[in-house]
Amino acid sequence: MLELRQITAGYGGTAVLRDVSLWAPPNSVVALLGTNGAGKTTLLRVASGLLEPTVGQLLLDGEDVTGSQPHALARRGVCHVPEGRGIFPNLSVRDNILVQAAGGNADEAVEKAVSAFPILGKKLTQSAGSLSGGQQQMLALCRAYVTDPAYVLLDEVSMGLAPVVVDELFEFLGKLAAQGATLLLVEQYVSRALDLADYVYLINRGHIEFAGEPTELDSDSLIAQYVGASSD
Ligand SMILES: Nc1ncnc2c1ncn2[C@@H]1O[C@H](COP(=O)(O)OP(=O)(O)OP(=O)(O)O)[C@@H](O)[C@H]1O
Repeated sequence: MLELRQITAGYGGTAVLRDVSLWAPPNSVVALLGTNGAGKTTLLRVASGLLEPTVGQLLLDGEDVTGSQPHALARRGVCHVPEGRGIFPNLSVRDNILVQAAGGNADEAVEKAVSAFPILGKKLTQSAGSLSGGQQQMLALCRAYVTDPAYVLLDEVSMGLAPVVVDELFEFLGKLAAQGATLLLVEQYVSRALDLADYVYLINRGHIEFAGEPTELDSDSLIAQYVGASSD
């Protein structure tokens, strides 16, 4: 279980999140939806240790890990796939996978990545920067696969991609969830996120305004009010 307990966090003395609590139970998919600037990315940064909260606690399997460094949380199974992909454009696809595998078995990591996204197998020696946007996102998502993390934090992985690519990415996320990973998903494609989610949180101006199961949402009006984004 990953838990944020009454978190206040922000930048340079300005609070972006105020008294935010969120639970991501084992083997669940949690969707976090909200308007631009609501604090979704900030919440993921707190959950992966990139941003220390000024108030509140981050708990992992019941243990208080507030203030732990991102690499320490990564070792404990927290994998953050940031907005903007976080790959190394000048390294080859293969080397990007090896960096993601971080000391694990190299051949096995490449094999796993290629089994998830076969197209990457044809591009292993190319620089990551020469891939299409969708392929770069696939490469970024390999991190959530090759290291077998317990918790995967996903920040708008479908941003700017063609619907057919988004389908493929969501299929991958479904498989990841089926294998037992817990997903915390920030996503602009509301209905796709809700299809996958066990729980949904709506965040508005740094406050959680709804937490529950997707079926409890009065979807269209509520989503339009809080998200106002594409509902594909
Ligand atoms: N590094 C930073 N320094 C200062 N302010 C920041 C920083 N990052 C984000 N903010 C501010 O914090 C607020 C919340 O931003 P955040 O990126 O968490 O929102 P979001 O819900 O992810 O929005 P978006 O959908 O636009 O990515 C915004 O007002 C933003 O301007």
